[in-house]
Amino acid sequence: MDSSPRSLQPISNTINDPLFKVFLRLRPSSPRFSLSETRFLNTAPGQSCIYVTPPADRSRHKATEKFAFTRIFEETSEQREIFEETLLPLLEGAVIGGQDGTLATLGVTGSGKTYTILGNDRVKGMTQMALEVLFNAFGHRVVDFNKVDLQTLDNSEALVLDTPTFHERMQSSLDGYSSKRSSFAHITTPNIPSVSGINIPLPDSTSRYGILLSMYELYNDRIFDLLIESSSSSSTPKRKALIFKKPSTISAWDTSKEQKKVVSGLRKVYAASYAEALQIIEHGQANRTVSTTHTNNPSSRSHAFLQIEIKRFSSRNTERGSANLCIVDLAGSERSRTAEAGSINRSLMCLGQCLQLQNQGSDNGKPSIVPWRQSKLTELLFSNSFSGAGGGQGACMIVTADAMGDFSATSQILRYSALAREVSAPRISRSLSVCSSVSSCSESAVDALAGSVSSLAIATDLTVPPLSAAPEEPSKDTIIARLLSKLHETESRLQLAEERCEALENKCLFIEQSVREEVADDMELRLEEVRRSMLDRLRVEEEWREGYVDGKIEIMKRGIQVHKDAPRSVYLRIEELEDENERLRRELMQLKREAGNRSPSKGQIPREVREAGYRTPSKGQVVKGRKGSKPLKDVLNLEAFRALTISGER
Ligand SMILES: Nc1ncnc2c1ncn2[C@@H]1O[C@H](COP(=O)(O)OP(=O)(O)OP(=O)(O)O)[C@@H](O)[C@H]1O
Repeated sequence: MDSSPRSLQPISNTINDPLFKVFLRLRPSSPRFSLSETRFLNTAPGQSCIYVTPPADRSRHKATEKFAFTRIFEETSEQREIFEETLLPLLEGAVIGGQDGTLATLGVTGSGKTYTILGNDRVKGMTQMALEVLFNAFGHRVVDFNKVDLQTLDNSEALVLDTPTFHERMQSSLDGYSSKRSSFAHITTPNIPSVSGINIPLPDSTSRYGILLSMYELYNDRIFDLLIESSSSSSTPKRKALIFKKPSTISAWDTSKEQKKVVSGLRKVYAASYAEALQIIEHGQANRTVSTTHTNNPSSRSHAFLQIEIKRFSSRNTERGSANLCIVDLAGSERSRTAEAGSINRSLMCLGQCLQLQNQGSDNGKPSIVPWRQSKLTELLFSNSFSGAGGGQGACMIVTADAMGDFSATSQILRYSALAREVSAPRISRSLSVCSSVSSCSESAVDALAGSVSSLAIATDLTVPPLSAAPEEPSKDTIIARLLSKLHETESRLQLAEERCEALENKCLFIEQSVREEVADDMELRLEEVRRSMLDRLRVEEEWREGYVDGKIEIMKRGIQVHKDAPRSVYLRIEELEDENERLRRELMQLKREAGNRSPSKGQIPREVREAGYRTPSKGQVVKGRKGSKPLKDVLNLEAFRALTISGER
């Protein structure tokens, strides 16, 4: 989740000069999209306002409302008329004045947003018309991008490609999404009538122009590049979300203090011709997240942004300036409880709050505080239009609606997008109208009515003064009128509370979804960490085991070698030595036996020993001489000496 601090940012505006010009476009009703039995949107000739009349089954609770817009395009309006009124002035501001601009479509699912922006196989959308007009205006003064030093181009945080390189990269993925492409094949269809007769005068006679296109979508509050390889196959890796941030470098001609934020890491493709531009857009559109809603298939389930960057170059191909046109196809709101719909509704609700605030003058005359940083959608939309280099010339919102579509969803969108709103005389519910039509209404009926209004007021925190507190006794009609107006007020509050409740539910769904995603991501990360550490341990253990086994084998090998390689001479020598050893042992035993037999006893000590002063030892004693006797070995020969000492030792 985005953790950047959200702040309230004042944007100068007044009710007469709104940030967004808001146009209403009614689409022709068709049985496929009609959810209401009767038409609930009606225009008055020559007026730029629309009346919303609740269908019969809901009229008990709702009043007729009147909404004002910059202009209303009725069902019969053509794409070109809408283009000339909305996008063309923005194009002129960009080419002539170097100003940024935004055009967005807003509406219930199936109300005609994508049709307005991209048309169909018979008519062009705003996008194709804008590109055609631009390329017609530039003519032969379209810059050759091969001669432009891309390094000096003001495209911080972006990856700039030319169309052939882009196609080369995309070629590998073309097969993967050919089925998706076919839904948008009309974008590049050549035989759709062109917009002739519109000419934007270029400001000088020497400048050259280049057009860079980029496309991204905001899906579940995350930004994804659409000019990437197809995402249709099941083996496609996870898409990388991009960040909306301040660029690290400041463009040379940006004199504003507040540098405009950019979507970092976006692919920007240089289109040398109208045909190339359409191919790029078709590719991006095929990558957009779509699915089926209860009224539309395919339905856009993300907010799609197309950025047309108009770059101005000197005759020596040095960049001189840049203006950014942003065409936004917002996802349609829908009454669904899926997390995806929750996320869409939540972002649209934030947009609605901002639009409402832009149209409300503040009490103290200061500009309204528009909380446009509270959601990513409003931040992208508002900062694209009103801050940064070149300033902004404003923005257009085309609200699309079906006069026989979903009443609740449509009236909700009109309520927050309209420039002004007026509630006409309240509709009186059947039970009350019976009461008010009876002039001789009884006291008890009035009391009952007062009671029901009071209880409603308590439920919705509305204060109703007690009837008896009035200084003068009002007439029954006055009381009834007053009570009815209170009742109406209470009903409006109830309706508001219901809407808020629904918005909160959507918010909860969105939070739940975000938390789930975060937890899942975290879990995935942890599992991956555990898996890696287990693998590392296994590897270490395996290495250790291998070393251990190798060592063992080495030792065994060595043992086997000694055994195997010992020369025969060694065995013979061992045998010889063992024989020698045995012989000596036997000899020793023999000698010992002999010496034992000749154990010295009285009279057996040789004479010379006795003469030398030695006395006869008792059995088992050593022959000992007197003091000063010659050593025995000097007296006896060796053999006699040995026999004597050995027997003496025993
Ligand atoms: N003014 C119109 N004239 C003719 N056909 C229209 C008009 N508006 C919409 N349609 C048709 O209605 C269908 C639904 O329109 P589209 O896809 O533009 O709705 P959407 O508002 O973009 O819906 P979602 O939000 O679900 O994407 C399409 O087949 C489109 O061609």
